[in-house]
Amino acid sequence: MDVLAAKPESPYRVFSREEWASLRADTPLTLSEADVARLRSLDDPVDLKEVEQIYLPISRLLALYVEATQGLFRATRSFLGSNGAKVPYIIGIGGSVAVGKSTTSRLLQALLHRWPNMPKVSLVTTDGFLLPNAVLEAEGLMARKGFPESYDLAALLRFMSDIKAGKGRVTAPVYSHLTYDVMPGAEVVVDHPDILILEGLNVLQAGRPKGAKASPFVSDFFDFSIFIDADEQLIHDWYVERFLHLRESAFRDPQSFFNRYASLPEEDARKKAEGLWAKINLPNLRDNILPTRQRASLVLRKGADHRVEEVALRKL
Ligand SMILES: Nc1ncnc2c1ncn2[C@@H]1O[C@H](COP(=O)(O)OP(=O)(O)O)[C@@H](O)[C@H]1O
Ligand SMILES: CC(C)(COP(=O)(O)O)[C@@H](O)C(=O)NCCC(=O)O
Repeated sequence: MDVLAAKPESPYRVFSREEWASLRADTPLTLSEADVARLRSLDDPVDLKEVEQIYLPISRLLALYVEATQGLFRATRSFLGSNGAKVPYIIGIGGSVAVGKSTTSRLLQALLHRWPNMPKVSLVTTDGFLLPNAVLEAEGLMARKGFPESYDLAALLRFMSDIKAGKGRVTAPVYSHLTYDVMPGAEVVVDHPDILILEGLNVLQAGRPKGAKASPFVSDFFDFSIFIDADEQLIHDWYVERFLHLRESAFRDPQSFFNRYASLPEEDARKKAEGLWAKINLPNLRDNILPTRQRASLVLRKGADHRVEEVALRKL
């Protein structure tokens, strides 16, 4: 895995798919083929075999890490002689547009919730923290959606800090892929989860809110992070194919921001998707997303068909 390669000085240990699969040990399979079909996104062919070979070892690793973190938390409380509020374990999931973050997040949410102690696992996506289209338009940022400057980073940091402080009923705004905008008044409530998964392009970025001289990074709140990786050309193909499939489904809804493309001939729609990829998503991948890969605790490298072919786990 190029920069994460198995050099002695690398902070990562790199596993082939087969080596990683053997680390499942005796972790039980708690999802059915029907569960996986329900949890996967459009065009993501993930199946039970992928869950067994890739996701169950992750679930086993996370069970050990969560247990160890809770032990540390208990030690601090006993040292201080205090009864602090329950603090959720926070997992960040990052990677390019169209790499499959949503499927991974939903599968992990379901698997972790099926641990014997049935933890409450909440999932929040960072798109809710995008600035509304009206603001993006006013600031000339409509072609920068997904770039660091298109988010209300201060609000995202407040959200993370409230969660980590153990507050109950913390809310996050909600984004609609249908209208391509933040939904006015809509919110998701996060109420004392045991585990929170935060998913988004930008979760590992070391940015500060505009004008702030000092501030934590979003990733400072993470106990564990996963970066989903694949060759640029593969992600490009997944993005364009998904756009063409959405044209036959979601874009047909008259409310869809992309409704105007539903009636375009396939070749024109393909050109539109290629244009969005080249103008927005590829530069964002190269300039802002890929450089954060080496900050992740775990990197899942996908090959064709979305199969994870290599896994890198941070040793240090
Ligand atoms: N224009 C769109 N209309 C409807 N759904 C969309 C659209 N674009 C993306 N999606 C869906 O939104 C989710 C997030 O997509 P994306 O941000 O590209 O991340 P990823 O593919 O890594 O999960 C996916 O489930 C995808 O199918
Ligand atoms: C909404 C997104 C920025 C993803 O946001 P995230 O949840 O990763 O923060 C992305 O899916 C998107 O719509 N990008 C804009 C360019 C495009 O239409 O492909």
